[in-house]
Amino acid sequence: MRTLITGGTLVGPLGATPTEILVDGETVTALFVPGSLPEDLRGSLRDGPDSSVDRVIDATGKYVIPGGVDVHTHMELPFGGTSASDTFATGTAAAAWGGTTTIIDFAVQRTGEVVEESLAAWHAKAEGQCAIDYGFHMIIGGVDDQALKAMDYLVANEGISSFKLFMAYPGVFYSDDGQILRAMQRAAESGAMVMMHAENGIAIDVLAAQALARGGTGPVHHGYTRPPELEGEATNRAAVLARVAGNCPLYFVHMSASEALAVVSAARGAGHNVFAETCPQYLYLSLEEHLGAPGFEGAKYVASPPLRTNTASHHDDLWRGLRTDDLAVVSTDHCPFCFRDQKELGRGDFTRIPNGIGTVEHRIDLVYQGVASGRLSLPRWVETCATTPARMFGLYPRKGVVAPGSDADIVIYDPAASTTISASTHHMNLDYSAWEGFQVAGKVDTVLSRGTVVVAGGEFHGRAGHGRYLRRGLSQYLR
Ligand SMILES: NC(=O)NCCC(=O)O
Ligand SMILES: [Zn+2]
Ligand SMILES: [Zn+2]
Repeated sequence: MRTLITGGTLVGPLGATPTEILVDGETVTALFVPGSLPEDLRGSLRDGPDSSVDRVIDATGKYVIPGGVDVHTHMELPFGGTSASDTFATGTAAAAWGGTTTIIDFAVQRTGEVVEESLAAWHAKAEGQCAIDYGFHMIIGGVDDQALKAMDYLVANEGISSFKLFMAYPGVFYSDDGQILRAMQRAAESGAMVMMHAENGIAIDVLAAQALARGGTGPVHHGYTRPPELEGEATNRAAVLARVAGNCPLYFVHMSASEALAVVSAARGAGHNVFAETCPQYLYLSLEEHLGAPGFEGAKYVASPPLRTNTASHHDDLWRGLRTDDLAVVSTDHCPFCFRDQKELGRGDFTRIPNGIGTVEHRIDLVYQGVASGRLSLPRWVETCATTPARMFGLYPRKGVVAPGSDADIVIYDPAASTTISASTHHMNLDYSAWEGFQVAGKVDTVLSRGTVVVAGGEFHGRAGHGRYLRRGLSQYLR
């Protein structure tokens, strides 16, 4: 199947250029400056599909961008006494609707589990279910000799080159400083990336117990008891440990606070292998307006780290971080729990509200609002949502770019269209939307995954099982 995408403006990290794109099978095979198409292809432009091209997609007036790469999702994650409500089937279909054509999800090893067995369990959940391509990071919830050895095995044999550790959630995923240091030393040797959930979980548990004892049981106390200083402190501690470990590559997940960003900026300024992502919820939503909504409504917005106060400059600082590249990536930390039955588990005790927000469908749109409002450049939109995540986690140039030889994961985005986000129209398996009523300038028009049209004309044409497991190399950003 040969597809010609014509009339659009191709956007990449280097800029936006009118380009004709030829796709053969699953791969991009050629880019042409408009007017320079070879004779055999020119006929199809005039008359539609012919012997040289099977399908012509008219992208006139639209942006053509590489498919989004969301490097932080939790499909079906067992967490907080329940499981994330999106399966690999529903979550990857929703991602495709929103212009994301690759996810990297987190396989989980808990204390006492054998890493390779935990990974096999995650493969079993995802295999044959995904509508788009997918890879795995590995959460190491129990750092011991066996797990450290397994890290090397996964890098060498399983295409998993990144490992998430937690300074939060004592008794669940938490690692102490000694465990973190040992894992970082291992990663420094292999070149693997340590991904860090940087919040001081020990101090947070004290604050949470004190809040409950005072009768502070509602969702907003989730925010009060996880202050930004404790994200900043943990971020600094992790950055120091990574340095001591031999400049271990370190990537901070879901960064929410100015205090944490300042640590990353300083470490990067000093030339260390330190990187960070943020998520749309930390760019737009706030402790007061969302987490502090009346009654139990705020439970919809409980995630860790929490939404931050809008009386400080967190939002502005994070947008600036995206501009300066101190924040390299926007991911979603997609971890949906339904309001009914799941968030409900924490009514009367905020510490029991399952942590997570579902956004996998909206990331490309939400970051594009930064372009529409002048906070982010067009190339930076593509860079933070597709190109850098692919490079950061060893998928480039197969993913994250529209270039000859890359997978034909392509999104045609209409800047002139608009939508309003609602749970009544989204495709995530989630009974509410953290983004209800949010007005979006721009709209995903058409999505190709490895050359197959999976979304077009407001309809889903994808299928569970189209998505393939991606074996990843080392990060392509190491200094
Ligand atoms: N972030 C969150 O609240 N839930 C998902 C698990 C994690 O990333 O820490
Ligand atoms: Zn986390
Ligand atoms: Zn997460």
